[in-house]
Amino acid sequence: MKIIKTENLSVGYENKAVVDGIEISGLKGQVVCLLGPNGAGKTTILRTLSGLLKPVGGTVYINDKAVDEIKKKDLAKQLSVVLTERFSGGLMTVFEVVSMGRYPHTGYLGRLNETDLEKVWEALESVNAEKLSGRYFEELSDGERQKVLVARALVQEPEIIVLDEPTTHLDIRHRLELIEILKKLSKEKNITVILSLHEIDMALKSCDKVVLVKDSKIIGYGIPEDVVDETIIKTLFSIRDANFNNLLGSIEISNLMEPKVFVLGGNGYGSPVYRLLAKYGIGAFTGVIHRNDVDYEIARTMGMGIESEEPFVDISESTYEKAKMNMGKMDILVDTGFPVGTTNRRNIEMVLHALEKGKTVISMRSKDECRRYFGSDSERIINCRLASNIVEIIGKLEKNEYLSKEVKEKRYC
Ligand SMILES: Nc1ncnc2c1ncn2[C@@H]1O[C@H](COP(=O)(O)OP(=O)(O)OP(=O)(O)O)[C@@H](O)[C@H]1O
Repeated sequence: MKIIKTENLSVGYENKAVVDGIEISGLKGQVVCLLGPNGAGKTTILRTLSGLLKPVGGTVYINDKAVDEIKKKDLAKQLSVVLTERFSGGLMTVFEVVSMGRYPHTGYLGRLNETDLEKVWEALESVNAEKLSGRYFEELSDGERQKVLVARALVQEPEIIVLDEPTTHLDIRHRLELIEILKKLSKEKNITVILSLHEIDMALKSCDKVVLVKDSKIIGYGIPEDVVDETIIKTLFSIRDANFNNLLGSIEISNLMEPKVFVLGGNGYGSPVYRLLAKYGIGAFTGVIHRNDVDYEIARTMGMGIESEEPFVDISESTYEKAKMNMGKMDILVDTGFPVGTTNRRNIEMVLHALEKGKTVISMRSKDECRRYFGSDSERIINCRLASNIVEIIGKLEKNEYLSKEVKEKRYC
């Protein structure tokens, strides 16, 4: 059953629409998340859904009744709101703040009976905040406050909870905890949660439905796995320099600079190096990467040049030749220390080929491992255990600074 739905809803201020044509709904127990850039209108939509703002046009229905026809006290029993405006708890304790949420059941001056008190404890327990009950609300951290405000919303025993950017100011542990709490409430208590978030990955991984708000309209709506791809996320946030990887849920900084370094990656060993080089503005090309490798996904998202191979098969002669040709255009090769197996053995040959061609080879393997793979040629390799040193070495090479054997061994091994 659609517990909340909108019909041709238009939201805004003083009769001027900020977003229009809104047709969304929430079923019992669903988590619905609004995503969009700053100023897109997420708060305005949430306030209108909550009956705090009159629609500019159209209607919000809660349990098939138009919100503006529902009496305030009845609405408070169906829907509670946690907004971003800072709630001032004065000199109230956490228990008193949460108790305030019982007002639709007791009246503002009503006394709490035993059932009400039980509900307050239950709400505090649901958000793992029983221990905070005696503390002053104003003394709490942002993460603790947010949980208490969710408990206050919960004690209303609503069917719907609306939250505007509830994870703002929270560290990663508290973000995850809050999202877990909201998901648990939706599944165990059948509450419909409607919220806005700025963390795209969190929204995609934890919400049942997303509403993508941009340029005064809803540009995408539905189950995240069906609706969201890299193109729509880029459109939504007008991302140019950074790219979003839908599979990994990660934001990557583009590296579109002229490649100077050939990176031998694989099995995720290339990715930290790709990111490092992008951060310091050093163009890079990578290969040979199997197309089911995480390094392939990251390099592709960063817009880097890649020589790649079909998943699970040995690197073919023709792919290897193309990679060699690309490597030949660069002065430096970085061996990231990727695990060597039967299918990617040719990447080891690439190191020897680079040395043969007089390229500078930086390897992240230990000296022993280099000796094992490259024999006496390993003497000509600069060993470097820390990724961060790669940038320093490249900088020195570019300035034609001589790297003495002593310096190399002391600094980079
Ligand atoms: N009280 C108001 N009166 C007039 N315009 C307002 C009011 N509040 C917000 N706006 C405008 O409405 C538009 C949408 O704002 P809203 O706060 O809903 O966006 P948002 O998507 O929640 O943004 P953010 O992610 O930055 O919180 C903005 O252009 C904003 O300036």
